[in-house]
Parts: sequence; C-alpha cells; structure tokens
Amino acid sequence: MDFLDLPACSHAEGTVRLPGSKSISNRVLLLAALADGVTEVRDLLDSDDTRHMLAALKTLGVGVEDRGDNHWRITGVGGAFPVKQAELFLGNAGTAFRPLTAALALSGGDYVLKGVARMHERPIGDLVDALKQLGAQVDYLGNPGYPPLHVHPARLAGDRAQVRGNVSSQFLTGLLMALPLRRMATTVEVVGELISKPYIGITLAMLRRFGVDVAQDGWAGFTVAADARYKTPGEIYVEGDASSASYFLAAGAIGGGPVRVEGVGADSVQGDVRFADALALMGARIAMGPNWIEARAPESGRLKAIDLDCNHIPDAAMTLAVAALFADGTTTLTNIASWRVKETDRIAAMATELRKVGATVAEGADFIRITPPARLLPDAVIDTYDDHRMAMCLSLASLGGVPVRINDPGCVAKTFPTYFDAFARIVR
Ligand SMILES: O=C(O)C1=C[C@@H](OP(=O)(O)O)[C@@H](O)[C@H](O)C1
Ligand SMILES: C=C(OP(=O)(O)O)C(=O)O
Repeated sequence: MDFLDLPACSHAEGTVRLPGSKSISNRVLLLAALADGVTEVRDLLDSDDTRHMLAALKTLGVGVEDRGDNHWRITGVGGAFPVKQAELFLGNAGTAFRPLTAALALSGGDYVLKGVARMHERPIGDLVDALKQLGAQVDYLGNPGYPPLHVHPARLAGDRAQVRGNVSSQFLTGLLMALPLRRMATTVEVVGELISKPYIGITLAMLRRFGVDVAQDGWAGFTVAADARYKTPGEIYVEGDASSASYFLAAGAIGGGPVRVEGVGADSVQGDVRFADALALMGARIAMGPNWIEARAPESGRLKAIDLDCNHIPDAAMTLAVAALFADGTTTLTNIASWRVKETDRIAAMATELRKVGATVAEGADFIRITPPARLLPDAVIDTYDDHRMAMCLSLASLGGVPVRINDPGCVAKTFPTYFDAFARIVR
C-alpha cells in the first residue's frame, strides 16, 4: 500500500492559491457544452472529477480544447448532444454523474453511464424517479436505485415533476441544468426536506451566468421557462475551491497562522465559505476580503468546542471534525446524514480514524461527537477509504506535534492532486 509519512508539526503559516472549485468547474463545463457558441473557461480545476466530465463531453460530441494553464475552450452544441449513442465512465464524480444522467435522459439518445464500484453504491433513484415523470426512459443495469444506468430516448410527458431532496441536492441540480433541453415550461417541486441548499445556490447562479433565470418558489418549487436557452458568457473564471480552502484555514486556526487562502472570499457563490464562520465560532480569528480568507488561532491559543448543524456545509464540516481534536471540550456536528452516502460512509470512517489519534467519538445516523484526548497519539496509520477528504482532513492531525501516516494519499486526486505539496509548504 502506498503511503505518505507526515512529520510532526505545530505551526502553520503562509499563503495558498487555491485550485478551481470542483462544483463550479463541472457545472460550467456542462453548461458551456449545452450552450450555443464558444466559452473560454479559465482557472478550471484539473482533477479526476473534472477529467471525467471533460472526457464525457468530448465523447458526446462537444468541442473540448486544452489551451494550457487551466484554460479550456468549450464549443457548445446549442442543445442536445449530437452523439446519440455512447458509454461513459464517470469515476466517482457525483457532479458529473448526476447532472449528466439528467441531461442525457432528455437528449434523445441511447447512453450507458458507469462509475467506480463506490459510485454504484451511491443512490440515484430519486433523480431517476423525477426524470421518469418527465418521460425519461432509464433502466438500472445493477441494483435498482443505483448506477450503472442505461438511458433511452424520452417520451413526451408532463410539465412537472417531484423530486426528493433529502439524500442529495445533486438530483435537483441535475434536473435544473437539464430542463432547458425540454423546450417546454417545466416545474420541479421538492418533496420534503432539501439538504445542502447552498449547492442549489451555486447551480442557480451558474444557470444565470449562462442566460437562464429559474423562477423560484422558495426552496419548494423551481420553474424553467419554455424559451430558456443557454447562451455562452464568452469567458468565465472559476473561483477557487471553498471546500479545499477549509484545510488551510483550519491549519491556521490550529497552528497559529496566519494562513491565507486566495481565490475565494466574501464574494464567493460557494456555500462552503461559511466554514470560516464555523471556525470563528471555535474562536479562530478570521479576516476576509472579496477574494481571500485568512485564519489565525484564537487569542487564547486553544479552539473552543462547538455544537453545530452542518447541513449547509456537508463537505467542509468534515474539516471541523478534525479541528475538534484541538478544541477544549466535546464538539458535536449534527444534520450530516448525507456523509454516509458520499465517497465512503464518512461518519463511520471519520469516527474510526479520529479514534486512532486518541479521540473519543460517538456517532449516530446523522451526527458525530468528538472529545479530544489530552495529547494526540503519535504514529497513527490513517486509512483514507478512497476518499480525498479523509486524506486531506486527517493530515491536520500532524499539527498536534505527532507524526501521521496517510495511506493511499493519491486519493486526493479527486479534487486536489497537489494537496500534500501545498500542505507541506505552510506547516513546520
Ligand atoms: O452540487 C455539488 O457540487 C455538490 C453537492 C454536495 O452533495 P450533496 O448535495 O449530495 O450533499 C457536496 O457534498 C458535493 O461535494 C458537491
Ligand atoms: C461528496 C463529494 O463529491 P461528489 O461531487 O462526488 O458528490 C465531495 O467532494 O466531498
């Protein structure tokens, strides 16, 4: 097994230029592909998840040109994809799999969508159920409710669909992105709770950038007009990734700081910038400009434990679970049931790995509670479960003055291939 030994460290300080946002990159790529005309995409994230999206779009007949330095020229097809038969492999990229399922289901072709084994355990039934109400023909090739999928041309059907939003917001995101392909006014109603709402905010903001305004009835109803068409904005810059920012900001809060991240700040459309508020609740000193955030340790030196509903920041909340190792009491993170259906069962994985450094951890269906040890245990061998965030989060334990071994560190390639180099540059 490949591993990386992180030396003991206790101080973090410096500036990190963030890679592009995964959530924005994959939305922009799909919207640019469906739009009429050429979009110059700047600062695109270069990682496994975006490579899967780029490869899929190329297969589907979209013009995809690498201009170097994370600049991509996308020549859109102005509607449904011209290639009418394809088999796509999308790795473990939820932001590729769910939106492409919706777009392909309304594209009038015959498509197979597959991923890695874990992707075939990640639910998609709520999206497929909603698409079927709109006439989509989708078969499960494995277990009902899960990928792989076989998509056939849709039959004409009604002007509204209901979708459940309590398992993943990506189902609603996928529907919204695909609806302009129908060329008829369509309303999506959200049934029950909608989780991870700020990601719908990103979707709506990106649709607006591509010329489509969605009429919103709170979080319960979304209507796309019959004449909605994606228009290229010409050029678009991708913000830095706010979830990736969380590791460095936490490092600043734990290891003195200041640590500054550049590429994301007060003007961001990403909900995960709210991670900075959570760190502030823990006592960290936070400063923010339009395009940067900086974190320093509390005046007292030690972080405070918190009780926090983390439904709005499901990804960055994992970083709080590790910051809790450095707090003065028991931290409880609630409303995070979706952790169990992501890259791995993140509640179980986090509990197991935090215990390896000496924490006392309780877990439930939708919460995790962490009580730090007086001193972290040295030489923990951390398993990462093919989950980039497990690897990046647990690297922070080394700031407790203990050496930490990270197994399979390459899993960070999903969203941040150069993470460990960036981390090494700010710690000592
Ligand atoms: O739409 C998106 O870009 C994302 C939505 C979130 O998923 P859920 O809606 O499943 O919580 C998040 O965890 C994921 O990393 C990215
Ligand atoms: C849940 C995540 O990924 P995905 O986009 O595959 O859902 C994540 O990046 O934490």
